[in-house]
Amino acid sequence: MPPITAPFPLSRPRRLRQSGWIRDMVAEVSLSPSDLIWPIFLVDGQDMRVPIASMPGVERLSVDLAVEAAREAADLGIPCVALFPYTDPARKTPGAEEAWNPANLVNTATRAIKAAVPGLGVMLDVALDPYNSDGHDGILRDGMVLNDETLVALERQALAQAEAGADILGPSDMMDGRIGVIRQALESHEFQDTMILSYAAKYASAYYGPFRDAVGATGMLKGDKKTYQMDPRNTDEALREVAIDLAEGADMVMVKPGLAYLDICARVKEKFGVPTFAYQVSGEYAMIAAAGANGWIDQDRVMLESLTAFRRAGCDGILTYFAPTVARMI
Ligand SMILES: NCC(=O)CCC(=O)O
Ligand SMILES: [Mg+2]
Repeated sequence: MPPITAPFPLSRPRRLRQSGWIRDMVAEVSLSPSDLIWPIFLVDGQDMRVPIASMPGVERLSVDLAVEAAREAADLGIPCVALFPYTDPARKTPGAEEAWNPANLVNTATRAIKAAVPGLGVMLDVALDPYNSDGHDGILRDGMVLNDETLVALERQALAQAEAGADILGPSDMMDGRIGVIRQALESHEFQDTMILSYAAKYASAYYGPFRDAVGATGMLKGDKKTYQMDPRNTDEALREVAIDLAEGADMVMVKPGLAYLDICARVKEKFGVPTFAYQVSGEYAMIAAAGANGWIDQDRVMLESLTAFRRAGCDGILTYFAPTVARMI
């Protein structure tokens, strides 16, 4: 039912737009630093900052500098960082064993950040793609990404990450059954408080291009990810995926990519009423940054507008590479 309004001229919607204070007072949503998760890319070494060509303004950081970034996040009121590794190609294998190395980049950085900034949340992705010489999120055999064999690897990876002190695990692989396997493993290893933010509705998207560049997976990927990530034509399927992940023990869910999937965000939030996040992915970042750098759009305003749109669609929070920039601004 539409809201009841008097006819013109009794009703003049413009009255409530006439100046900043009243616009602020009647605004339906707000954006605050506490709504943001900051994804940070890691690289081996000391005092290393490596720019990512397709993501201007984003750098891969060595662990010592990632700790500095974590301090900055806490100072800015950003509650959580998400860590992603650039894995040396020499350490990538078809079995992705580096994923559960207790001393891999993300686990090392998690320990360092939790020691230095204990009040900041750390989220780690559970998926094999940064460690897999085939570039896939699962184990590849004869051209097929194997579901149940991958679950065994994901369980190992998740336990190593929980052991390192990760607060939130983000299974981003889209294998069937992974949330249940991971939740059970956490329960039986005294990690009952480790949270799961499931990449529940993750689409097979071309918007991930620059991310693959950032984690060094660009040349590696054999084929595409359409046999496990979702088809962009589907909505009802996203609701089924979310329902399954919640039933298997996810605490929070994510829709990914972001802006092109706001309808999914809105339907998920409305139907399930659970903490719902969107990932404003690397391609979305790159488009805004590139057009901004060319002077074709006002980058700051588009950034704020796009993030506000996620809040309007019902998202409780957003993973965004703009997190520190926007937190400084608002
Ligand atoms: N699992 C994390 C991602 O795939 C990120 C994608 C992106 O930023 O493009
Ligand atoms: Mg699923």
